[in-house]
Amino acid sequence: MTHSRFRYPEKVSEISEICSSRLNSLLTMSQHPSHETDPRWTAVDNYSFSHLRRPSSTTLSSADLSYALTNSAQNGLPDIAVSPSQGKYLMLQAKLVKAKNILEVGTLGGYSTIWLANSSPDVQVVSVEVNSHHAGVARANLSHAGVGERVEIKLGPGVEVLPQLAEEVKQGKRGKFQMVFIDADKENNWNYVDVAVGMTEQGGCIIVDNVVRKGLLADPNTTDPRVWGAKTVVENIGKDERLDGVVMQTVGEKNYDGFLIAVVK
Ligand SMILES: C[S@@+](CC[C@H](N)C(=O)[O-])C[C@H]1O[C@@H](n2cnc3c(N)ncnc32)[C@H](O)[C@@H]1O
Repeated sequence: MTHSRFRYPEKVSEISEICSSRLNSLLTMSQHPSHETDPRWTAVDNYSFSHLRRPSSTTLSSADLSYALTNSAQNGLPDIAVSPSQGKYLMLQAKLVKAKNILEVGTLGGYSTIWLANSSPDVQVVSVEVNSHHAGVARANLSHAGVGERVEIKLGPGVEVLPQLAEEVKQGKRGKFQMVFIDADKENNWNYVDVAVGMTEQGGCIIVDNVVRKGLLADPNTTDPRVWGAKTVVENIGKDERLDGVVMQTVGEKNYDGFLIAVVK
């Protein structure tokens, strides 16, 4: 007698048939991006973020965060900042590693920077940005949020700025970082991680954003250089004895994506 409509497969061949039919339906879905948005993702973000927000526990006000996004949009910056929940995740992660120095690559309008700078009252953030217009808007947003004095924006391409920072750390002119957030040109993800490891404290973490890219991370035939940037960073971290990493897939108001987090051993 069966109590449910579910029937366990009886043979191995049946299991593999089911797996391959599931895989085919998933591949079909991934060819139709319309299947990949779901209003529940944004609803859950809105529900959980609003319930878990306790303004009294942080100096960070909703008004400062909204100002940063509105001012960025009014100044023509693209709408590609992290979501509020992702920003709060970054802030909590910085608290977990007790970050005193944080490195960010990719400032845009400083939205994620504002979250990071609010992880503790004395944290210092260095944020690297190649676009001078973005950097200017970010400076205004950061000072509006009251964290301008604790954030240093380094203007220039990450591949040039990071080795300079690494040299300063080596010479003792700058302290090591406890947390690094990489969110810029995806093609250089691995180059950034490779240099960042040397200037991150043991036990510190490196987070690389947008590595899942609607599942294309697992597609061997993709020609998108941003996906190859994600693949390279995942594969190289897997081979690197200095790091231990994992990819977390996410859905939410920023669609289906995910980040890689690696701990420096
Ligand atoms: C996704 S946005 C950063 C979003 C920001 N982290 C946030 O969540 O608020 C990427 C930023 O990286 C910058 N960028 C692109 N290429 C860069 C490079 N080679 N070096 C430094 N920054 C770069 C872009 O100008 C853009 O402002």
